[in-house]
Amino acid sequence: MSYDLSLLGWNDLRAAELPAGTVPARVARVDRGAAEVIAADGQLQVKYGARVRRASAADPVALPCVGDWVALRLLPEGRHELDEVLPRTTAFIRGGVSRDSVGGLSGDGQGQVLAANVDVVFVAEPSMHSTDFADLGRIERLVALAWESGGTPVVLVTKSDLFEDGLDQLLAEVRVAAPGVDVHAVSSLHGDGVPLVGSYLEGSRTAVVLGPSGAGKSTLVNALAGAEVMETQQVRAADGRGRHTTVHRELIPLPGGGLVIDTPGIRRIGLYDMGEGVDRVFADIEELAERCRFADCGHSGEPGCAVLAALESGELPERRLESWRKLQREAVWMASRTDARLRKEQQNKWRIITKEMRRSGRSRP
Ligand SMILES: Nc1nc2c(ncn2[C@@H]2O[C@H](COP(=O)(O)OP(=O)(O)OP(=O)(O)O)[C@@H](O)[C@H]2O)c(=O)[nH]1
Ligand SMILES: [Zn+2]
Repeated sequence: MSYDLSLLGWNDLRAAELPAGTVPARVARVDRGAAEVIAADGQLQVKYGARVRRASAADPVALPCVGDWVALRLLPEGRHELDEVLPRTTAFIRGGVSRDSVGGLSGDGQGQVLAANVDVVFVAEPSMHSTDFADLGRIERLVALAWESGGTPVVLVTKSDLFEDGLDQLLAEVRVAAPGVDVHAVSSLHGDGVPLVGSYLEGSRTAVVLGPSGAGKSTLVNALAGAEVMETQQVRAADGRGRHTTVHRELIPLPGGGLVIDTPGIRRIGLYDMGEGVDRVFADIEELAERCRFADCGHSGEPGCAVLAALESGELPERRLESWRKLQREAVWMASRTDARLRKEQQNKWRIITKEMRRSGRSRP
């Protein structure tokens, strides 16, 4: 059984990070002290080597997680072990607020990586949720979380078939809530917008779907896969002879190309891991704030406040200002809980991304 790893997202940038004498693999699932990985030779259950054990004892964010690219080393007795986690381009890190830990993650008050190397973050918000309309505040939070991960958010207003009139109006409001982010209406039931969603995964990109329970995440993934993939996913063998095999359902290859990561941790991802992402979601308010007379303006009645002026003129919806205030408070609270190690991992992540961007820029003709 052989796999074409490029279908799982392996590329030259990652290959350049691979230590000599090791083979690459992608983590499909983690268990205590071991991971299920997909290597060119097939699926393997591999134990963590000493280096990984040492690093993760010092800092749990060093633990392998679903989506990670890792280096396997062949031991003399013929087994492979997981020798190193390759630098992550993106990561969803939970800051340790987890009394009810899920997916094998322990809530020990330290950072945990829920998924790594996710390129596209679909934020699914139903156009109607029982009797409520789409929740713009929730979209803002999840978009902030997406930016924070390093991935690219795309907002999907799901169950668009529930809307007869006013869908365009709703999409316009969502676009204001998520500036600079693509926004699409999707109906998995009718198939509307599903191929468009799939097109974001071209080039073997990896996605997650965030959103509240009942947003239609599973239905969308099944629609993308065109079948019962949630149970049996198939990756065509590299030899092109069409041999298929099952990949664990936490890392789901889609027949049209690309992958979706779906784990309990990602499904339940909270709305507390935010920081710099907030600034991007509220770029319009940040811009207004720069025009306030006082640099430390609190936008609560100070003279020359551009934010309140925009509120007055109707340019800035009041709901949006309230959302921003709320998220700012939470981000500050979260930052106070985030320990120095986590911050270091974040810095490291951005350093890696910057490095890769520089490198890919240089290699362009
Ligand atoms: N009308 C309509 N209903 C949909 C659509 N997509 C999903 N549903 C229904 O919405 C309900 C929830 O869909 P799921 O796909 O299970 O939602 P989920 O986001 O995966 O929910 P959790 O598993 O709880 O996180 C199901 O009854 C679906 O049949 C859609 O496009 N239109
Ligand atoms: Zn102000």
